[in-house]
Amino acid sequence: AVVLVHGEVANGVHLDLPALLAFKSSNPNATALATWSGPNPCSGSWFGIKCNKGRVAGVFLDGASLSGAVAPLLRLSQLRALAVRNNSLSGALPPLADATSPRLRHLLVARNQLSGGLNVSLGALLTLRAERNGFSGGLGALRVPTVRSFNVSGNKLAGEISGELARFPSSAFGGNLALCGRPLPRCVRAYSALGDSSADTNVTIAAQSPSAGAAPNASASASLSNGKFSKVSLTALMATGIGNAVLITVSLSISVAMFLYMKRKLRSAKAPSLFFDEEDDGNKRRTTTTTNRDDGNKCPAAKSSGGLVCFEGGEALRLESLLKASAEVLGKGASGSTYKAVLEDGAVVVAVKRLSALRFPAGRGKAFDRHMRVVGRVRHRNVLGLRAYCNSNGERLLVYDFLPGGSLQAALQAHGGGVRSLDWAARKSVLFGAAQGLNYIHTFPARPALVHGNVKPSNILLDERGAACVSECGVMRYATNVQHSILPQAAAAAGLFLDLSASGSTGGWHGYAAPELAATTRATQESDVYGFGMVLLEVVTGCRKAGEEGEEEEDDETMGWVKIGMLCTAEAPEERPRMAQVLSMMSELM
Ligand SMILES: Nc1ncnc2c1ncn2[C@@H]1O[C@H](COP(=O)(O)OP(=O)(O)OP(=O)(O)O)[C@@H](O)[C@H]1O
Repeated sequence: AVVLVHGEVANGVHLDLPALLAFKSSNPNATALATWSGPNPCSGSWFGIKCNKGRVAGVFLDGASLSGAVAPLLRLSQLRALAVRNNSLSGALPPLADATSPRLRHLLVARNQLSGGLNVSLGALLTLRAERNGFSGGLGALRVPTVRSFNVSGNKLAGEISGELARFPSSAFGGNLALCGRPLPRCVRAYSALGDSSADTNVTIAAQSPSAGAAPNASASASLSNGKFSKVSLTALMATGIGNAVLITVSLSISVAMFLYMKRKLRSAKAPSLFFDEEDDGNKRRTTTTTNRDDGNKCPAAKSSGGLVCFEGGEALRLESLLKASAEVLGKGASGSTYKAVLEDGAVVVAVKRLSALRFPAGRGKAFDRHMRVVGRVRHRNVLGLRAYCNSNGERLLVYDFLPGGSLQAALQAHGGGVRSLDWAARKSVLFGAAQGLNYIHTFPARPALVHGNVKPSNILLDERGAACVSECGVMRYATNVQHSILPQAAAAAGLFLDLSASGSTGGWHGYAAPELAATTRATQESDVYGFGMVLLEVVTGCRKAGEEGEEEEDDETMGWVKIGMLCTAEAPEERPRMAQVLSMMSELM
């Protein structure tokens, strides 16, 4: 039954429905919007939609193959966060002001094809990411005094950078048609070269700089339209420009050389190659791990029952009893189904993951065993311990502790899209615990280094005390070679972990894969950090702190968390922090 609370409805229609349907109709082919149906966008089943108090507060559609106009989404009057990066959205960004978008705090429209002017005047905006679009005009209509994360690089903007925007680094403005002024090279006033002080003829000219990124004479052609130049003044201008260009080119060359040197040094310090390729590349190189490779003990019954390999805490498990146990389906994911199995008259309860949806190419059986023997040694309070696994006759089972607290996914979807079942302190603690677990996985002494490969809310489980436990370490990492065959085609192409099979019971949003995974199937520690950043943003910006009314206070406190989320979800993998750095940033906010 559909339940709409009175305050969210006008004339029987949810207040946010018209804007969302207008957006959907301008994207008729977007598979990511397939779940956008029904009268209540806050039912929990609309992909990428997060609600607060029954109204749409967040739209998260990064890399979702969208191509229509973004404007309808900005008609959502209670919107706090809009993330539609990495699509092909076109058209103009409508003028945004405190009166029309009073709650908007995070606007992420980078890497689209948006055009027109940047007319944004929002007194409380915290994030404005508009890089790599086709925005034009000046920055004069941009009034965002509280913005902390800002980037308008790679557009067609021109004119002087002034006021509070000058506090951002040059990388936030680079690659535009003709921007100038701090932090970019200073602007040259046409009137001073012309000796004409009339205000009407004051024309700002960007000094030539690599960061302007346009053709050498683009700034002049963009700005000098009054045709009053004398030969002398043009020479003076060119001299200034050339002087600046030489200076900037020299300093840029030094920076590039240093960057390349540091990058090479860092590369050489990294692990040599990836685990599973080592078997497949024909050289049969032996993968090194730090401890005895044979430490996955055969369970006592394994010999007769076909091969259950047990690890610490799973020594008593028997394959026969597992197969005979009463089982309850916990859910079905992209890699297979998970069951709760009750053994020995209720004395032992485990979760068994059956990797039925994964197809491994022939010859990878041993690699799977080696990998699981490494994963089976990972023991940390925030990582779900693998107690045993079975790999025989084409059947692959993973046996874990059963955690009674459910998943973060379930908590996120409680009460129509909020995280109200977890108070603010609990949310912080879940995020911190998950970060500790991931950091442990990333620093676990194994070569090559371990990668989780599938960080998302349904893989962050809660124990009986509500502590976070990262589950399924390394399973999808192993299977990413067949990622496209196990994910719905369109979602895989868009780089989304859109688990449609589970959406009926638990809602469609399961976190995001990093953008680079759209082009490669190989998960990395950097893509884990991206996944964690998306989870963090989801938890922090999903709704306000339970029990608190003051939005301004919330903004102050959540701002630091959002900033960490932004860092983790940087487009370029090499710009993302390591989990250890994420942890240390988080610990300052705990
Ligand atoms: N050890 C466990 N204890 C309790 N619940 C679990 C356990 N492992 C998984 N679950 C729950 O079972 C459900 C299904 O999990 P499963 O891992 O099969 O799917 P998934 O995480 O959505 O997808 P994927 O296959 O991509 O990992 C999820 O809701 C998850 O929270």
